[in-house]
Amino acid sequence: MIDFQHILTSINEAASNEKDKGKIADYIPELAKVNVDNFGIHLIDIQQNNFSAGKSDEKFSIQSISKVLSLSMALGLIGEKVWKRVDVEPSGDPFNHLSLLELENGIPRNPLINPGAIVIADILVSKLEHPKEEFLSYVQNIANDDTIAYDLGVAKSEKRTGFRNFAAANLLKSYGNLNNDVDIVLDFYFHQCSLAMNCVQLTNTFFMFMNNGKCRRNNTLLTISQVKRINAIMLTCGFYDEAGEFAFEVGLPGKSGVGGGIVAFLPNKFCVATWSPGLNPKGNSKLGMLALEKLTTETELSIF
Ligand SMILES: NC(=O)CC[C@H](N)C(=O)O
Repeated sequence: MIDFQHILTSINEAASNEKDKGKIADYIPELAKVNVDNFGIHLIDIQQNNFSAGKSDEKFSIQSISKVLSLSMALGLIGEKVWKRVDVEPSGDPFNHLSLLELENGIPRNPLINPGAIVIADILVSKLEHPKEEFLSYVQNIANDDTIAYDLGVAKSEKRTGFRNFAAANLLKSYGNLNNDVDIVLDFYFHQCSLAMNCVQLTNTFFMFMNNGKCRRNNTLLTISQVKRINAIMLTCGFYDEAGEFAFEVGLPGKSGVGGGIVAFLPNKFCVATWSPGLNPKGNSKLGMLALEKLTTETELSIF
């Protein structure tokens, strides 16, 4: 029997002793206010046993992690038609890169980089009557937690400085791959990214990707085929141009965000979330990646 609690406690200790904790994302001014010393980790196993260390109950901005949830909702609404507007290949480029979009005629490489997520946001804005409210309820329902909310300060802050996202949305529009107004789609996208959760809530939300589409209450929210597709995209595209490195070091599907969160899971075994706001040069949490590498190395549990 693996002693998860012992491993998480030692990961937390190692993180607090680490001198170089990475650099906080400051292109969204509101994110720059967070203390770089924060570290939290939480793991839930398939039997719903919970293990925690550090600040696992402190909320942070999940940012790009939300892209998995908007993709799930869009797949539920329009099914395989999603893939007409966004591809499923790793980009090998930073999350906010634009040149590929131009080279590939406005079809984003995948739904987990910004241009892809903006297309997904456009789908949700088209299909939902009250997109922000309905997306939030969708997430609350998955997690079985109606305390999950948008951080309106973060959404507003990103709206003021999200110049590259405005550029991406305009480029998509010029290629005919954005049906709604740029401002309306980005307002939705910035709110979606501002979702605040702690590590416990993140593992509760991503439990269904680990558990064949069934959430913690055992309700089926995704089909087996949808889970296969989404998990494959997390493995190949979940860490921008560091997806290969994450698979190599950690060996789990997962997703990161510039708020410093990472969620990853071993299907049918466990789901784990880390939070450490300092990022490495590729925009992934520096200590979060180290923590997960330690977890899968010490437990000898990975998809490989
Ligand atoms: N990688 C991220 O977490 C990026 C999300 C952020 N909201 C952005 O669009 O730039």
